[in-house]
Amino acid sequence: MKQQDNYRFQVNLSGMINILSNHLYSSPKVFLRELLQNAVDAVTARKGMEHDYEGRIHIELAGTGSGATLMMEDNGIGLTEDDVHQFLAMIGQSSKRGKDLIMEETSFIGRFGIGLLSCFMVSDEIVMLTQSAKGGPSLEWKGKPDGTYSIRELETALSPGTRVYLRCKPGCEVYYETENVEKWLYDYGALLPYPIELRTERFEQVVNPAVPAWIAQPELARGQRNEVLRFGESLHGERFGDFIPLRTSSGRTGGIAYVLPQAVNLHAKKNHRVYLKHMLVSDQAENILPEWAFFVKGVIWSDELQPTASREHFYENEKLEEVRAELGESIRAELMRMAEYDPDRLRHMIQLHALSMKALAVEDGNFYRMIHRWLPFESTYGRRELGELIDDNPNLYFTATLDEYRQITHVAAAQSLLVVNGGYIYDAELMASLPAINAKVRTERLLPEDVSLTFTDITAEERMRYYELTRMADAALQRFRCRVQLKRFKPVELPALFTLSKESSEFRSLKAAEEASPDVLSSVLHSLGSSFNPEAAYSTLYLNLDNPVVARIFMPVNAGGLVNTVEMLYVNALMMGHYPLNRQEMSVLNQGILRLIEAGLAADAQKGGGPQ
Ligand SMILES: Nc1ncnc2c1ncn2[C@@H]1O[C@H](COP(=O)(O)OP(=O)(O)OP(=O)(O)O)[C@@H](O)[C@H]1O
Repeated sequence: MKQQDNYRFQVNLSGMINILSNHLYSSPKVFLRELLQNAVDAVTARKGMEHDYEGRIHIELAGTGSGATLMMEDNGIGLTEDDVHQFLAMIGQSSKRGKDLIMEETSFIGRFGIGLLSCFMVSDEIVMLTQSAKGGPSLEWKGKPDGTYSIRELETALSPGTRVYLRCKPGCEVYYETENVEKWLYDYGALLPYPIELRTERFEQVVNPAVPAWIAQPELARGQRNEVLRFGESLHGERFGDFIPLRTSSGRTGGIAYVLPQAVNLHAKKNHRVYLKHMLVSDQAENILPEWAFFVKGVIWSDELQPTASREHFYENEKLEEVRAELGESIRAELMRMAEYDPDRLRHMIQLHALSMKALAVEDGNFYRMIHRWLPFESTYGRRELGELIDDNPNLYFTATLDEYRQITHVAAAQSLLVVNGGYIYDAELMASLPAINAKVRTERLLPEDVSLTFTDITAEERMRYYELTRMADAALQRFRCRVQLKRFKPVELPALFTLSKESSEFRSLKAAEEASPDVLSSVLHSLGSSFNPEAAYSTLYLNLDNPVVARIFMPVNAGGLVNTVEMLYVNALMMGHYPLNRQEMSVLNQGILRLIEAGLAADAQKGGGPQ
């Protein structure tokens, strides 16, 4: 080829239609949304021409199973012959935007020029009868998924508007069933300001009730509590006990945030229902409210956000960011208002959704200051509200991890030392920043070593006396990488306390993973384990000489049983600290229990008893 040749891309129309109709949308049921949306846009367009005109949308279902048909009719703007060629026959062409400006704002919902194709998911033909409100003949357009279409003039003139006819494609019967169509029409159109009539062979009714005034003006919702809660239940399918009105300063986005009746996980899927220009865009919108607001389920409307082509999400753009921040501010402001005027309601909400409230408190010092006294924390005094803990002692100790808390908790509780568990998400951060929002409080992070230091050392004379036995106990725990130290501490009922440095904690986790892994991975983990500093990877078992059992095993006459008993104390201390036992430790526990059973049986037999 010598000279440069220019060619034009060829488009395989049936392939394109297949991709658009079958792979863009999450479910074929969206054909109903696309039809409804076109009808709404047609009504909006006609309203722009004739102000005293009333929009109307009518759906008819006939036949059953594979013989079912659906017809959607609107009395909107309709299409002229030119419109049909330009907008129906050209994929990607839409009458609802300027030349190419897909992101441009208009009063219409449609913009991409592909929505109608979704009907091919449920029908092998789209038939449209239309009469333009601008005049001209009434037309019939028939489109097929192979990319062909026909157009003809009708003999009888129709009144302005459009009818779309679909016939059930084999396998799509479910999309023509009355109950489903009725439910989806309600889902998509519950906030539409004009009636959607549904006629079947059995009934004719309006699917969407009149939209209550407090939807458009959410601040009025406070006075209509029961109605608002019932509305939330009919849309979300669950019962709520409380709600917060939402509105941005422009008034172009608003709605109701329903407070979930049960506590939710931080990572639970967010299912906000978002309506764009009165039509449902998504019932699973994730990004419309701030991350911390996971304790509510929203019913949110907007006329300013940009939907993606599948219409199931919004573009993550500056506008969405701004809207999200302002809706978050609505929730925050309502919570602040409650703190002042309705503290019992807020307290109830905090008890149910502490995690959400803590997430917001971490972000917002003022909010934290307002609500901190009601936030619950786990402590060595039990699960308490922060206010109670502060009243008890304004100098609060806290741990930064769960492991540290576990190591400290027995000793601290025994010494009546108040320690807050900072191991759960947000807690350590909140404890550290508490003095900044409440000047009366001082907080300090506590390490396991700090608590261990409150132990009483044994005397030099005792150290000499127990030197040999301590060495034996220490040797017995070598294989567990644990050192033994003899101390005196409270409570005397506690025979032993296990503590773990950061390194030994990591080493234990690595060993546990190694035990549970298949061979190849296990050898990798093993070599990783050998890179640990052997000194630092040791844990410590403190034995309490004030405890009667420990005092007895450290009597020279009992030296024979010392190794077994120390091993058992070690395993017992691990269990008290909620550490999972590895295979070796489990076997120590089993053998110890068997020895106890044997000893019990032997003692019975000696008493002259035993089975007859
Ligand atoms: N009921 C209707 N009344 C009048 N015109 C309609 C109707 N339905 C479709 N049209 C015309 O057909 C065009 C294509 O419709 P289609 O649903 O494919 O795309 P769209 O609504 O423009 O954009 P989107 O893909 O974002 O929905 C529309 O732009 C409109 O001009």
